Amino acid sequence: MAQASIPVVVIGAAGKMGREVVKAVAQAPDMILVGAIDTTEEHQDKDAGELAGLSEPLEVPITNQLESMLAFAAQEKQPGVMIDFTHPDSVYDNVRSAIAYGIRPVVGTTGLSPQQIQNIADFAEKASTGCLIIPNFSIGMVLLQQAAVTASQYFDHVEIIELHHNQKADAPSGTAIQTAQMLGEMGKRFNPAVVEETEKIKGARGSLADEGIRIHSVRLPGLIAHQEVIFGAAGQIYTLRHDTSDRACYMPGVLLAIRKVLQLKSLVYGLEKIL
Ligand SMILES: NC(=O)C1=CN([C@@H]2O[C@H](COP(=O)(O)OP(=O)(O)OC[C@H]3O[C@@H](n4cnc5c(N)ncnc54)[C@H](OP(=O)(O)O)[C@@H]3O)[C@@H](O)[C@H]2O)C=CC1
Ligand SMILES: O=C(O)C1=N[C@H](C(=O)O)C[C@H](O)C1
Repeated sequence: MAQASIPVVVIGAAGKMGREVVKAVAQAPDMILVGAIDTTEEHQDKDAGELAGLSEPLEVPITNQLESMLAFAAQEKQPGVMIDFTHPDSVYDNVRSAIAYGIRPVVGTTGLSPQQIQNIADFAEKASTGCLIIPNFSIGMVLLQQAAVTASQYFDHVEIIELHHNQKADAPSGTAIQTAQMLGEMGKRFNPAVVEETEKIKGARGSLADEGIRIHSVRLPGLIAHQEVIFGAAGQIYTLRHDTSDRACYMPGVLLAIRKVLQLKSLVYGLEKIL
């Protein structure tokens, strides 16, 4: 018997990531786009598929009516999924609304605070609803992070440089924060001081994550998303680097997350947990 399609609502559907997701969902044989939400005024009522560059319309208009779209998706026979690529200021409320309607959130938007993530975990647990928060959907980044965790057993000194396009709202990137957390999970404190440092210009040494790891954020037009993790020891440097050249690199991870979130009953954080 043919498997019924997963109803998907994309929020941030007119944005850089949202348009890619609309295309990927439209082309996935087991999914159907039921809603395309975005607040951009100029894109209201445009067809989400045409806006994403598909040759045929999907007959799904862009709208800013999240609540009514979630209510609509909740009436589908199959459990629905909401995928969020919006803005750090709006993602928390969007996720709360989705869970309230029994729609499973898959969150790509970065910039949630630790307290907000904990609250979302509590809501999801209480509602027995699957939820995924994935700071980075690319397989290359998962591999980089795994290599970094391995290297961190042997190096005591490490710094992270993340480089992004200059339309990015949050810094440091969600991926850099997650990478530092992963390195810190062994309970090791990195970068023991060698001299007393003075910053002649505030911020010169980057931001200091809990684990003692410095994160440096570069924002320039021409970049998409890039990260280096640089380990240093006497007489050697070990550099791990990931570069994205097209946002299509995130789509296999996004489609996997949409399928996997339906099997969950609580919050799971990170693509590596569902591979
Ligand atoms: N996890 C991952 O692998 C990745 C995560 N990201 C993250 O995804 C997020 C989005 O990135 P990107 O696509 O580049 O950003 P864009 O600014 O290109 O797109 C965001 C879109 O969301 C819309 N939007 C903002 N707030 C709302 C809201 N409350 N309801 C509906 N729509 C809204 C914006 O509209 P408006 O014009 O009105 O602001 C805009 O069209 C960022 O946090 C980024 O860091 C990006 C790439 C990969
Ligand atoms: O804003 C982006 O573009 C990206 N954001 C995510 C992050 O903050 O880590 C993921 C990726 O780096 C692209």
